[in-house]
Amino acid sequence: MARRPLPRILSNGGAQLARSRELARTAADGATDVLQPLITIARGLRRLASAAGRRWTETPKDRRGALLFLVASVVLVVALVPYGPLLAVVVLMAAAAWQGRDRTPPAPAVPDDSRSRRLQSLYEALVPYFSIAEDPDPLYSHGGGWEKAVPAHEFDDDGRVTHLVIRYPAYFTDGEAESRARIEHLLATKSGRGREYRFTWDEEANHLAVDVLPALPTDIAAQRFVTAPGETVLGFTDPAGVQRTLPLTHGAEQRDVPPVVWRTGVRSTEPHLLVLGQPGTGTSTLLRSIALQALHHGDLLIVDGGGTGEYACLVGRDGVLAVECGLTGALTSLEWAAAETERRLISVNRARQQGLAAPDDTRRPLWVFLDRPTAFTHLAETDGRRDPQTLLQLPLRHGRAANVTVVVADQLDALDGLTDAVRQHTRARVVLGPASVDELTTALGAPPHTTPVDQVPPGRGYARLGTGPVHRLQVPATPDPYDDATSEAHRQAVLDLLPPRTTPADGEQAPLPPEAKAEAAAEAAAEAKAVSMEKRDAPAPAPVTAGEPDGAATDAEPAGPPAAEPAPSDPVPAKAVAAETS
Ligand SMILES: Nc1ncnc2c1ncn2[C@@H]1O[C@H](COP(=O)(O)OP(=O)(O)OP(=O)(O)O)[C@@H](O)[C@H]1O
Repeated sequence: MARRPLPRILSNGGAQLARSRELARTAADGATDVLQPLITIARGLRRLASAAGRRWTETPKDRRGALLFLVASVVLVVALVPYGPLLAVVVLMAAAAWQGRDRTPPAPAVPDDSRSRRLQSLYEALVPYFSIAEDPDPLYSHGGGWEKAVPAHEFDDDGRVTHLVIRYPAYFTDGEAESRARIEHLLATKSGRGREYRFTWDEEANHLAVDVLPALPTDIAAQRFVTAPGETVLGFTDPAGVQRTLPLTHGAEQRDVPPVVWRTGVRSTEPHLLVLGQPGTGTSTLLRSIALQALHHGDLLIVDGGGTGEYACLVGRDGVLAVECGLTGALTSLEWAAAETERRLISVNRARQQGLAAPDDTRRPLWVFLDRPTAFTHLAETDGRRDPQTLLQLPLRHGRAANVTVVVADQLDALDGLTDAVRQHTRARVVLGPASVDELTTALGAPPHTTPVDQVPPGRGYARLGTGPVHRLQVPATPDPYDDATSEAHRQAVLDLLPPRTTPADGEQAPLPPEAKAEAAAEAAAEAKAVSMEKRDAPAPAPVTAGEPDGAATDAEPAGPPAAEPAPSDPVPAKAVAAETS
């Protein structure tokens, strides 16, 4: 039997059907576009009506009469007002259009399968670390699915991971630092380099949370921080790390930022600070920032081994006892600081033994800043002179009781060149700039819970106070105002914080207004008397009395210049000596 051809619709019907479907879809899309406003208004009216209905059912029965009366009055007023009904319709349509707008969230920028692929590759990478051959029901196995192992995940708009929760088997050695470090390194690499991640290990639940940390603000300029006496802001950190925030001025706006606050003085458990960093990472800037804050309540002595004049803006300022860049000046000033610490200590102990409060002349904080002391160590060695660091022993050991705070900054690789006393007594630590996990662990005494990155802005690093947690840190921009590369706003911010200059660098008296001259003359006479008194009562290394803190008797440094030392060419600043008696 001859075959009869199929009707046309059935022979090439597939193509025709597809074309008609396409046509119908285009027509429907066009109609939807044209009718979109009507659809929106209808949807809005429906939502308004259901809201009104809900309101009616929620209203208690005894109040419904009042509500009805209110609605009726509104309707009556609208009806009586000229153009009232028209206006009411316009308002109703506008409200319906607003209510009816499409509120479905926009589709994610990254398609789901690309996320899946990323998570699958992460999962595969973790298999060798989170599985053993003996496990009868492994959570991680080659070819397995990531869904059970990664119960929570978030991505940013670029499709990169921002948050992950990873489950791991109970036999994984999460208590061992090396095992953790291996996983953290792997996850940081697989989730995208160049970003900082925080890892939170929940050992009880066998969960690891991975979070990408946002960059810390680098635009905070030096300013007067709202802190109590004895508190110093080292910089700013993540909100999760600390419990308080500081109100800051940022141009015209105000904002609250979580600070890393270091407490000094008699109650401090970390009375001295060590700042380490590669060259150019902002260690001198941090010291300048601390010095500007210290000047509000105390006196300071600066010894700069870097010799680049980064503290020139502080020379002669009220409260700045000396800024020394040379070895001789450094030795003289630090000898004075050691003697002053001893004097304060003896004075405090005497008062305590008599049952009295600490004398006033021991209460004003004295700050000793040493920038790059190891530079002096080499210089002293070649000159056959004393290493200035050795003069820090007394201020470091007994500074807390005597209200003397020591801040030392040096390069990261110079840690071994610092004396034992410096390393033992500087329990507040800061590391700035790029550093490996090992370097950070050595300098801070604990590894950070985040992944250090190679590229960081100046002033970025980590801080740890005593045995506390390691915080990420960004130091406020406190540039040298005499540096040409400094922006005008930052320069002005630093200049605004500087106290008036009362003693010019050349040692001459600063010009005073006529009315202040008589007062200054009287002060000068008193100062001269103080200096002569000081010379008479020269702070001999007095034997330490019974109530002395530990080891003072053995650690006491000779206050006078060492025998091998040539007579210092720069005298101890008169103002510094006067501070002893003031
Ligand atoms: N917190 C910060 N915010 C903005 N810029 C900073 C910050 N800290 C440092 N800088 C800039 O980085 C540069 C180097 O800073 P600084 O001199 O303090 O570093 P350093 O570690 O002391 O270097 P060096 O050892 O060479 O003296 C300067 O130009 C400084 O203005």
